[in-house]
Amino acid sequence: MSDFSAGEALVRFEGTERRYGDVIAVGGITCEIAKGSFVALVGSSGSGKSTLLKMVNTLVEPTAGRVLFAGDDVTTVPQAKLRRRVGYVFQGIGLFPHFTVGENIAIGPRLAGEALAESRIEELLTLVELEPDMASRMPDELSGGQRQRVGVARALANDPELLIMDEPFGALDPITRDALGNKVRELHEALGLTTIMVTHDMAEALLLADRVLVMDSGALVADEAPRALLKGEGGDIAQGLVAVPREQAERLSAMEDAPAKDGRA
Ligand SMILES: Nc1ncnc2c1ncn2[C@@H]1O[C@H](COP(=O)(O)OP(=O)(O)OP(=O)(O)O)[C@@H](O)[C@H]1O
Repeated sequence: MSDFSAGEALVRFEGTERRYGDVIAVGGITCEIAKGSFVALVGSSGSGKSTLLKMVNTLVEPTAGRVLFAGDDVTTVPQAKLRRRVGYVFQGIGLFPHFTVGENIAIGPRLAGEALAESRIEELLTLVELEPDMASRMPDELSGGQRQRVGVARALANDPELLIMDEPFGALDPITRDALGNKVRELHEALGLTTIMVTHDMAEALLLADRVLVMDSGALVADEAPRALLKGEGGDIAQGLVAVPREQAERLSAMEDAPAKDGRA
């Protein structure tokens, strides 16, 4: 595995484990997420990605080991403080349907007893490239891509240090998905964030992240930079995931070179 130990850790998993009865969703994982890094968490369905992510913001508590955020065990950090410092983009879209876009964006601060200024809501909408006047619309008046932009704006409302995203673009068409992925990477840089993104899509992980963690049956089986994965590092499971987009690219490239099947160019 590559050495990502350089740099100050913002998150540290220490023998972090989560069981559900006999099921080991996450088995004793130890690793550090450096401040400023963009980490993708990939693996097949049921490998434990969401569970690991949710232990960072205490939606799930470890059954053994712990998770440190900025040096503190997350289960001992006051909830309101943790919510402020960790922005969460839900799996799917997860907007409250009966709240306006603006109210959805302001929900985090509101739960902490703070009102978010109109100007801040507009600023957040602009940040994710939506029109400020969208604040008064209802979520069902937006496209899927626009809704997910609102989801990102909501996660950024408290000016967090860490952005955690659970398969944020899964429900989107490939073009919207690509644009939003690039936007999140741009915001990651511009706002000096540390980002952990769960994704099923290895191509997305390779293109957006600095580091790719691969999970299988609750274990961390690879921890590599995208370039190392593309060079064949990381072991069989990681390489099985890399093979999918690679073979697709090769097939597309072969189609370009082959004569058209119906004789047309
Ligand atoms: N609340 C729960 N109760 C019981 N078992 C659970 C619970 N949450 C997760 N699990 C189990 O833990 C394992 C890991 O689930 P998890 O959702 O973390 O996987 P994942 O890699 O995120 O999957 P997906 O990619 O499909 O979202 C699975 O076997 C799942 O059935």
